[in-house]
Amino acid sequence: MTASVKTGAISIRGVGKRYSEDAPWAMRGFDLEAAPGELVAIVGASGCGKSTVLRMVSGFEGPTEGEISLDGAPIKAPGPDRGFVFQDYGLFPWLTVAENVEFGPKQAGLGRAARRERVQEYLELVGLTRVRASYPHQLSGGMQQRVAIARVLANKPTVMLMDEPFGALDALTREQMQADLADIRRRVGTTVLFVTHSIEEAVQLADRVVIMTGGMSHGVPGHIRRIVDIELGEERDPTSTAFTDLERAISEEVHAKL
Ligand SMILES: Nc1ncnc2c1ncn2[C@@H]1O[C@H](COP(=O)(O)OP(=O)(O)OP(=O)(O)O)[C@@H](O)[C@H]1O
Repeated sequence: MTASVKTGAISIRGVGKRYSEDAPWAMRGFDLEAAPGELVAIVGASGCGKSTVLRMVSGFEGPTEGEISLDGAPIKAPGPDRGFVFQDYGLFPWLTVAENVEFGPKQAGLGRAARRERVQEYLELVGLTRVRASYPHQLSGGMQQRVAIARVLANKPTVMLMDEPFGALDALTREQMQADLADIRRRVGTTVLFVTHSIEEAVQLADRVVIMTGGMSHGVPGHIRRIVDIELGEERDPTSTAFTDLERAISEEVHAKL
């Protein structure tokens, strides 16, 4: 496993979504180019269309207008090159940890020996080899989310889509998961689109933060207000002035009037 992956370039151009013909635009005019290996966080008030963007990149929803492509190929449907991590983990409760991680590679037709190796590799990556025979309900929330991440990465996706993945975890576990995700990302090199309600989390993890605003309840489609570069290096100290300044600036944009 190396960080030499050069695929995973996401291009979102002029994208808008309305959920039905007579519904107002949920979001519109969304433009974003994410480079291979980049982590882009999306923040913004409830209903501005953050999850809609992720679902369209996943292929579960199609855009009403505009184009989304991955490494130059238009996205038309879900595929194993894009993995989705949800807030509620989404594990199969009737399968063990190892079987959950093995699920995707098995679906893809990988042979038994290669599957075993793949499972070992990704359980090691998330530090869970010792609970491989446990069932999800026997694990803490943080551990379940690690399994979910391993399950997604075992398909070797070029893009990981994470929708408020640490939102259900307590503060300490959440901090640990953020550190682990930063580490995993350095080792795997997957492009990540990460939706969060926590501005601190966005500044902690992202290369760039997309600030969205608007939404149907505001009478205007959700849209990008600003994209902020986070140039804080790898080791980020949330108590540093540079960190808190960025956090404050983003928070002001999120809460500013339309
Ligand atoms: N399947 C759907 N059918 C109809 N409308 C939908 C559907 N999914 C989302 N919407 C609407 O689209 C708008 C954007 O929703 P979305 O979930 O993308 O926002 P969000 O920014 O992720 O919100 P939150 O932070 O609360 O999760 C909302 O007004 C929502 O009601």
